[in-house]
Amino acid sequence: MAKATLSRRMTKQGPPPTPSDGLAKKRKNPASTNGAVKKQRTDTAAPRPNGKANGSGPKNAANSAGKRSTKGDFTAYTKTVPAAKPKKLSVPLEPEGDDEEDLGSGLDDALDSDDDALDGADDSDADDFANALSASEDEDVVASDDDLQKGVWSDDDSDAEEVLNAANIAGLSGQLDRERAEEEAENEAEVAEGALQTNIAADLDLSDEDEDGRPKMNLLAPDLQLLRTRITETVRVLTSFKELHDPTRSRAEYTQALLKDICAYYGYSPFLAEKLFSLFPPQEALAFFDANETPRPIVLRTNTLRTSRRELAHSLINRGVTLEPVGKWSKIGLQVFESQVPLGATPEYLAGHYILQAASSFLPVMALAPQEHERVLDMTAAPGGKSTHLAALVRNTGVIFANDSNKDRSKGLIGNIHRLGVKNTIVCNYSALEFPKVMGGFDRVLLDAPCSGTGVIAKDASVKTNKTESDFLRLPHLQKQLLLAAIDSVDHASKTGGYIVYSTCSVTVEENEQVVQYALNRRPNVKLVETGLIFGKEGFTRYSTKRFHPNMKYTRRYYPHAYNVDGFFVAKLRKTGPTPPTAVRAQGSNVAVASAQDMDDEAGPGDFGEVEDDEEDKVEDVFGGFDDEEDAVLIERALKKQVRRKGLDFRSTESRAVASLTGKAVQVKSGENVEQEKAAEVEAKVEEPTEKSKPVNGEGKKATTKVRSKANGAGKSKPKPR
Ligand SMILES: C[S@@+](CC[C@H](N)C(=O)[O-])C[C@H]1O[C@@H](n2cnc3c(N)ncnc32)[C@H](O)[C@@H]1O
Repeated sequence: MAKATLSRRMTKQGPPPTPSDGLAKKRKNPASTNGAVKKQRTDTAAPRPNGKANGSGPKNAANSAGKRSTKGDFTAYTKTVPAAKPKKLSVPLEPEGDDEEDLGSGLDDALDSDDDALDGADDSDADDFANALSASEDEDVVASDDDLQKGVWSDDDSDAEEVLNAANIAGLSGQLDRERAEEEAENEAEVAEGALQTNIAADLDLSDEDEDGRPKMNLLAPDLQLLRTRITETVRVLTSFKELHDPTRSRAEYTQALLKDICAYYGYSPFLAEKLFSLFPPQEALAFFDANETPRPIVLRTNTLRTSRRELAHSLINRGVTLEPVGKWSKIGLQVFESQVPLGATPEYLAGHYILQAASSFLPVMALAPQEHERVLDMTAAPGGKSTHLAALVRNTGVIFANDSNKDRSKGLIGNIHRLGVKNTIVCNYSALEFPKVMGGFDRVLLDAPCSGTGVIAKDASVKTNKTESDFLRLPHLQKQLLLAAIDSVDHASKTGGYIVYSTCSVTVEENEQVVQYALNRRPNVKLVETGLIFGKEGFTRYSTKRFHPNMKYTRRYYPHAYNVDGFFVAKLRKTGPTPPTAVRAQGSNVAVASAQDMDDEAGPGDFGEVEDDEEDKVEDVFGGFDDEEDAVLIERALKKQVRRKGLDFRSTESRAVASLTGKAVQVKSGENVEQEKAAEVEAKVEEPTEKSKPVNGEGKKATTKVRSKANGAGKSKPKPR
């Protein structure tokens, strides 16, 4: 179990290294590292959901732990600190000073790319990328092998040694031989057992019922090994279906059987298993489910407002932290392999030299690429991982508005802002839906939206079972509204910017491509642009029956199995024209209208966010014409459709529907009719229409439209930087 965990934690984050990366790597002779020992990392077989490595029993896992990996990529910066209680070590430790000197020279090479962070050089993300490929972060590394040490010098072993003398040495040595032979025999038996089970699985029986007609999967204690074998076998059949399938069984039957097994093995609800499975070819889906069983590496983001990555690495190494640069794509991330100290309580942490942040959380900020002296809005900012990153990138210049609707989470945001020495940020506490009314004209806006968290199942396994169909209607609805608000808050005429980045830590299409497509449909004054991120899979332009804008390929998808990072989605939009006059109203005062429009777009599972291929050009060219009357007709038609779908008589509700269309009476209460149900999370009450740029203070807040978000998950999520 520990081994599987170790492997993922240790595997490099980001794109897999190219062969030239490995060749370019220089390595120190372990003997010349003055006591530093080589850190070993091994690949493992697919993990069990309970954390055990598959295909190998605990013994095998333990055995493999003792073998040296020959993989050059897996080395870590380390400094072996003397343990509190002296232990016998396979390599003697030198005094700290010597180590430091040696490690220092290694790190100088490895970390020199981030020196720019504090001195004059432009450390914008564009620059990040340009330099990333030439940076020699992984050179001259010093490695350790604690696993090996532990295996050899366990406490138990030292007890045995104390009674070792000339008289009993032969006897003890014989006993050791016998023990080793027994262990080998056990291992062989285990391997044989595995093979036996594989043979059983070869006669794969996919029927739902056993001979007595009882449902098969209602096993009280499912045999995980058997399930795993069967899953692997079914995936194999699905992958080469023509050649391998049983002619009496259809692909759908195989898929259904596989999904059942996946639910039993990994513990997903059938609903979510199917949703996630449908994102990938079967083999890749399996890799995704496996990757969700192991934690991602611990990562620190260097706070370049206070220090450089090189200095931080030196300080932490001196405290006994084993780390290395997160990957060539970032100049500020450090991946931690091992630590003798709690990373959330080191003097460096308390002094704000770093923040603990998942690697994929760097990506939206890098994509937004804020420039110095700009006005930037982080719409959903708590607890501030990305806001403080934004502040560091602009070197505390310009103004960042860090907003979050959740007061409690905002406390964490304020704490991080102070700790990290951020001085250009104003914290506010609005529903982001209000923002275009509170204040507009931003150069750039980041919307790191509340989401279902299907990208972070490794962190929060409850997602496997607690997400229902309604979550995947409710959340996308909120996300769409938020994205429109983000777009409407940006100044299209910004000299340096005019960009919006939308991100989630979810991998579902409903929360990502469909949300972006919705925004493209509703706001022809934006277009998708390249994120500038050097890795990540292209967003879907087609999914099931849905067709998205061809530029959806510019969006980026991140998966744990592909890059060993949290699942994430990043889209970057550029605003090309002014916000249409009706748009801001649609965000707040005319919520019922907006909801009705959304409903039309979300009419059913099949046509949710769909765009016909031939409509795509129209979507891009249509900007310039916002015809309220035409919209009103369309909206009325949509409302009628909705009411009819509910089985109600439109005439009896007509006056209300028409009123809501014309914006005369926009009081939405949940549960009364279809559009009201859909708008349930956004209850709006209109007061005075306000100008765009009200100061962000108590007064400004009072004077603006009150929009309460009930469905933002506020208070539920842990206030931890993503
Ligand atoms: C994914 S988290 C943001 C994480 C943050 N960007 C970071 O990097 O630390 C989503 C945040 O959205 C906030 N939120 C949800 N609905 C909101 C709304 N309508 N307006 C503003 N914030 C909202 C939640 O309180 C939550 O803190």
